[in-house]
Amino acid sequence: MRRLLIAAGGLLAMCWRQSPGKTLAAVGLMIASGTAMPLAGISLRQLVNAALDGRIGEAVLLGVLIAVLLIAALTCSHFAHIAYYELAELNMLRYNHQLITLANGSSSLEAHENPEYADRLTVLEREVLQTRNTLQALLATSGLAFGMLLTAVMLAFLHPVLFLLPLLAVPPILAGRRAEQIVDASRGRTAEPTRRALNLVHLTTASATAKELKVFQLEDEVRRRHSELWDLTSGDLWRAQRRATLLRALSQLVFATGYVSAVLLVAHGAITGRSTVGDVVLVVVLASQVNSQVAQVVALVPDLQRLSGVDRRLRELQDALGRPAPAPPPAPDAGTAAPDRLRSGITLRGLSFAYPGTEALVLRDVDLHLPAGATVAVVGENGAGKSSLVKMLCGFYRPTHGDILVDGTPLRAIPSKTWHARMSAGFQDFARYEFVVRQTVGVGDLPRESSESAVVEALRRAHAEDVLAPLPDGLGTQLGKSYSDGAELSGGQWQKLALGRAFMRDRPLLLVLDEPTAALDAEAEDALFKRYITQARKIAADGGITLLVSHRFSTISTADMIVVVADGRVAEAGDHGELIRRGGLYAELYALQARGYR
Ligand SMILES: Nc1ncnc2c1ncn2[C@@H]1O[C@H](COP(=O)(O)OP(=O)(O)OP(=O)(O)O)[C@@H](O)[C@H]1O
Repeated sequence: MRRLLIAAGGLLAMCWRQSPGKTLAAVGLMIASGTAMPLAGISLRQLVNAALDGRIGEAVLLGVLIAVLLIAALTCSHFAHIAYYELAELNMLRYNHQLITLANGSSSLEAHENPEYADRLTVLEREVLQTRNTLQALLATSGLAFGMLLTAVMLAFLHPVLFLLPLLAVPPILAGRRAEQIVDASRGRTAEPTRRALNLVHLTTASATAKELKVFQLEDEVRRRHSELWDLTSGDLWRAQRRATLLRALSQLVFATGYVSAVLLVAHGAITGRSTVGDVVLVVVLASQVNSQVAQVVALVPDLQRLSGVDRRLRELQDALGRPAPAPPPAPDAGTAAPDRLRSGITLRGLSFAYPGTEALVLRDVDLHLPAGATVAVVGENGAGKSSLVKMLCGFYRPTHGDILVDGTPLRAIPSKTWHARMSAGFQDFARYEFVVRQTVGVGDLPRESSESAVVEALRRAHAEDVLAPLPDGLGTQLGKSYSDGAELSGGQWQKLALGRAFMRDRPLLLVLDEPTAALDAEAEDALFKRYITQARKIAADGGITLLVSHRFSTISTADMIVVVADGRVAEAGDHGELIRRGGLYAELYALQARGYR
């Protein structure tokens, strides 16, 4: 209950911030709508008594009053609807904004790579879509609460014991809440299989995966797995719904018994002369109103519960994101600015790392100095730890042990946002921003997002000018399948635009290119790397380091420094000549690939 009140208070405060006038109008009209019916009941009692006493004029006036009250009961909620509909739309936008902020609110990748977090986001995304109804439910409940209070006072006036009648409304409300908790728990339990089932649906609808599904003849298998997951989900939900319905029905039975007893009590009073006929009419009307008020509140409980569910999940996610990653305490000088230019370079000192929630170290005792101005290539077999190393250098995770020093300053002392503003990156799993081309590339340096010359220069550096040529509106072409006129690009073209984004910033201290050429052909990769080197030399003037992760040894042999990662450790580091002369792992792998190309 406390949680519901907090969530309701939060929602009303949100409405008030959107528009105090509309909030007042909506609340006022809903209260008028909730109290009009009990007032009509009281007027009906007076009318019956007046008519039976022969006071015809009074009875006619009361008839008019009843008509007005009935019209108010019918129309007030309609006018309230106009006011709160707009508020609900604005609230929706705000919830979505909060969701976006939550999904992107942390500089760390921990939450994104955590399946439990993904499950909670899935439930939230689904529930936020229904929060339009929650405002209506909250306002309707407020109106009903006033109506029920008035009804209770009137019933107590007829016979003190009847004051208890609205109390019989409590079991259905409690049962309604419990029933919704049962269903909510089932939704939580089935979030993971639901997400997996939706992923399977996505697999079958995405054109990229459709090709594989056909070639590997996976369609039936995907259907089978989808049905399996769906059976699991719907079975659990169905059982929860059945228990919830039973609880609701039993609680309604308790109320029905009370209603019949109340009418019999007042009817007996009228027969024995203690009550009037108007009283009997009033108890019939009021008691049936209590029934309908309770039924309405019970019907509104799921929406109210959803409101508190959304509020709770948003808070939990906020807490989860606000919790610092398990790491050594921040250095006393936390908040240090990134250096304007690198003089010495970036040093990894005794660095070990295990992903949060896991024990296994994926990087172990890494001691490495990346000299300022160097082009550094990182090579190694699948799963060696290259991408993990990149994530550490990007500041997405903190080392479990050891440190990363940027010109001697611990990276953890530099706020992530400050560090991210001074680096740039192109990843293998790059984002496909479905904007116009200028923005898709330009967001790599937001202040220069709309600068055509900056975007053209970035595309040139990325050797991606050819992507523009076939596009109907050049830089102004809308990209993506979400738009009817959106141009769809090939995987390699999207990757070239992602590379263009990486080259937008002029003076990054660190430019990370994590397998950025995976989707490109060998010729494009070769030409690209030559440009990387030119670009790297420019960055080098400011001491900037270019770090390139690649599997293709031909691409990286001209790098100033090659780091070979094996099983989470740095197996070797040096330039191509040195490493070949040493005859170690690099020489072995290089010879292996060179034979493959021959
Ligand atoms: N988010 C994660 N949570 C837990 N373990 C992870 C996570 N990401 C990677 N790992 C593990 O860390 C180890 C190193 O993975 P990493 O992605 O760094 O290797 P890699 O050298 O980049 O591999 P590849 O060449 O295949 O991209 C692997 O054992 C992998 O399973």
